[in-house]
Amino acid sequence: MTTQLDLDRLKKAAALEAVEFVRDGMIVGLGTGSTAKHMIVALGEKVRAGMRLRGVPTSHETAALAKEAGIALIDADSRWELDVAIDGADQVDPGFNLIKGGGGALLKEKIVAASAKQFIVLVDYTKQVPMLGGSFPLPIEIIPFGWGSTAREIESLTKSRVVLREKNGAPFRTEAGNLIVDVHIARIHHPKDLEIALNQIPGVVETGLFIGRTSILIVGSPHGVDIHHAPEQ
Ligand SMILES: O=C[C@H](O)[C@H](O)[C@H](O)COP(=O)(O)O
Repeated sequence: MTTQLDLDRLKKAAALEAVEFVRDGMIVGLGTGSTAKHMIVALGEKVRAGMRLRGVPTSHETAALAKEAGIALIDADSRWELDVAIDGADQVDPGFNLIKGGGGALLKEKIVAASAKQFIVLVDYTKQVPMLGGSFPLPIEIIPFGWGSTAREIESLTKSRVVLREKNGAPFRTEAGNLIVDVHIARIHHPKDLEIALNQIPGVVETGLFIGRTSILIVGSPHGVDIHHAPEQ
């Protein structure tokens, strides 16, 4: 049986491989979550060893971790061009497509991934699935105004249960002040089409589907760390 502690070791092993892709002088998009945390700590070690890096954080939590690690941060409002973004994921399919947003950071994460020349994704092997959906609901960030109607539209499009995410008994708010609904879709057969269709619904800000964005997938598993390069999109 693989325990949480074992999984954390695998996430760390994947993170250590990921930072080897970072070179002196790079601007790095810093993901959010328990896997990204290991990557930030490892980058901090590189900075202490003399590497010059600047980071763009995808959440307040990541910004705090990066500062603690000694990574200089770029002003969130400036016009950046990232060399690489490194982040975790909640699910990954054989086509390198992802579900993200388990921690509610998907909007900034997608903006950062989209502006990076390379997007490196880190997972432990349990996140690999033959098809997206099922074991992990799809998070969608929506505007609070009229959220019930937006949720109904999502429900009718996906024919799936839509649940408003809560935290401490109140609706969860993203850093942009929006809400998250988690959509329990059994099998996402056509993730790209679904992403496009969801983005047509008024009130949808962004979905946790990351389609065709992954450049490199790094998987930590009990037999070692595997590095997969995605085909050019
Ligand atoms: O909103 C959160 C992010 O998309 C995370 O990258 C994702 O949930 C994976 O997190 P973890 O590495 O903690 O499993």
